[in-house]
Amino acid sequence: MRRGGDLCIYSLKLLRVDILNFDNTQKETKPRYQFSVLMSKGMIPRPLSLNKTKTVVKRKPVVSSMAASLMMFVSVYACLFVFLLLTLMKILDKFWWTPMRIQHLVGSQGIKGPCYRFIYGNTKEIIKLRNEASAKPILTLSHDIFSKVQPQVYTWINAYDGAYTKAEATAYVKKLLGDGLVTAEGDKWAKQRKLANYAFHGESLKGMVPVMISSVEMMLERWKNHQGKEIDVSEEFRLLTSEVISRTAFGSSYLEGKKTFDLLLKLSVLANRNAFKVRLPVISKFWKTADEKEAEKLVKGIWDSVVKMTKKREDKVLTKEADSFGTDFLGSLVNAYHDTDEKKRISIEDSVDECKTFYIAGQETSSTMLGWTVLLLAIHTDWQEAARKEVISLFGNQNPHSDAIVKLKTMTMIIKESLRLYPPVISISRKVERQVQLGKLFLPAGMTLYIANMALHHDPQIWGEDVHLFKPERFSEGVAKATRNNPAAFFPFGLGPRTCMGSNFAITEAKIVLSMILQRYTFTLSPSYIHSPFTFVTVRPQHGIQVMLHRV
Ligand code: HEM
Repeated sequence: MRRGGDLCIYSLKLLRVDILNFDNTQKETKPRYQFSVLMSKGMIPRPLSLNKTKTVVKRKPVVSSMAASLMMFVSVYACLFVFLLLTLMKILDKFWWTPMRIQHLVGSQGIKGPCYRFIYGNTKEIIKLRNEASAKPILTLSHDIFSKVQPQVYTWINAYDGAYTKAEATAYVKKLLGDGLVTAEGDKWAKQRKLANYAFHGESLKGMVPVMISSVEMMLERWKNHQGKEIDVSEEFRLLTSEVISRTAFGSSYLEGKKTFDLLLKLSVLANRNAFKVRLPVISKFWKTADEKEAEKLVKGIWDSVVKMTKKREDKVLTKEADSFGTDFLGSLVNAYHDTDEKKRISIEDSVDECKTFYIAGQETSSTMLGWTVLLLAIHTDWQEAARKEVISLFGNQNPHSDAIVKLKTMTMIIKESLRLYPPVISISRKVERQVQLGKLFLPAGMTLYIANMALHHDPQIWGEDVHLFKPERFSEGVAKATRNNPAAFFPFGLGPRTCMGSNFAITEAKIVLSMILQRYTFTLSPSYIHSPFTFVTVRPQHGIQVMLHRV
């Protein structure tokens, strides 16, 4: 299913019109003028052919050669003029005509939003609001973070009741994720989704539990030095989730994959920095900024290290060290790359893009979810105690085992409430591929729909006046009850066919990590913690999450 189509299932309330992020790049037409046409139509004289068998009286065609030069001169300038004219038209189309048309169309249907400004759209305002928000930490430990994390969306919802902008998938995001599962479409998406499904669900996921446990043991070994002291859990969880995804998906350790992680991190810094910068079409192809040049180098570095990792796996089979490419995610990718069936085969580019996607998606989101959950439990020690009791009653002091992980009911409620208040992915966007009617709304092709799940997770009309309070009991009778049967009110992992590929993986990992911490430690929030959630790929704690560790 095309991404645009998925949205029909959402209620109108979810749909926010994003005038800024119309995307007409896919519809770009190729330049139609061609030099060869001029030639074939006789506008540029062909050179005289010299027939050696006949006696030809050669005359210097002084006048005609001057005319030819003149014609050539005029033709070149005409082409240049046409090229510049087309470029100008393209720029005007992208930065003036299409946004104004979309703004007029949606405005005439009663959807209001911030005015579109030529070239910049609303980016200047976004940058200003974001800078202001990130400069000020929240002085109390309030979970009312929506206005802090997405100040522009918050301001505009209040000002225009429903008009939005969104962070479009920029060229940098493409560089970061390639054409992997998150961004791919159509048949390619279906093929990649099947491969990943096999590697991350059912028995494969069960098989990952011991690896997750031993990675947590490694982390807890480090924590022994912090007993009775402060520890920044966000940094710890970054290392832990990197280790877990490296070992479960790629059969290597964090240290082996460190170079790839470091390069991806640098690239995400550039992606974040350039998220709201405007680049002119055509011109941006010839003139690259320092960040773009740097990003290209990073992409090359990531390519080299991922290909090296893939080759290592292939070599093991070639040197008979192993008899198959393996059953983990990397193994499935290498198998698919070597598949004799052309329909199932994937290219090396696809394989690299998938690795990049899973390195990022598998680590970043899980890490922030764990951080926010520990913060909430550090403040709400009653819930921390309830979760600990449940863990001890199920596992005692033994490591968690996969069959009982699903029985952690209190912990499930805690994780859901943490995902409601601090959803790592704060919005989902879809492009309207072709003109559609949605309820009474008429949505033009090229428009981007921005579904702000964080806005919904923090909406008092859905959750009640206590919306900003940490109350895991909301989920005691499941999501349907908590949302009063509104499936589109809570979707931290997305909805529909493009729902998160790794949700089971992430929840299993979180339950193991939290159980093993709770078995050993109680924790309270450190006085040095500064409450400042901000967006950097996911919703991150700007200054880390420092807690005080005490042995149980
Ligand atoms: C708390 C953790 C996570 C959260 C909150 C989360 C959230 C999401 C959301 C909201 C989407 C839907 C995006 C859309 O509809 O455009 C998504 C898609 C995806 N997620 Fe996650 N994710 C998490 C963990 C993971 C993990 C651990 C992995 C990999 C092991 C992963 C891999 C993916 C992939 C590959 C997609 C794209 C699926 C597709 O388009 O078919 N995610 N995730």
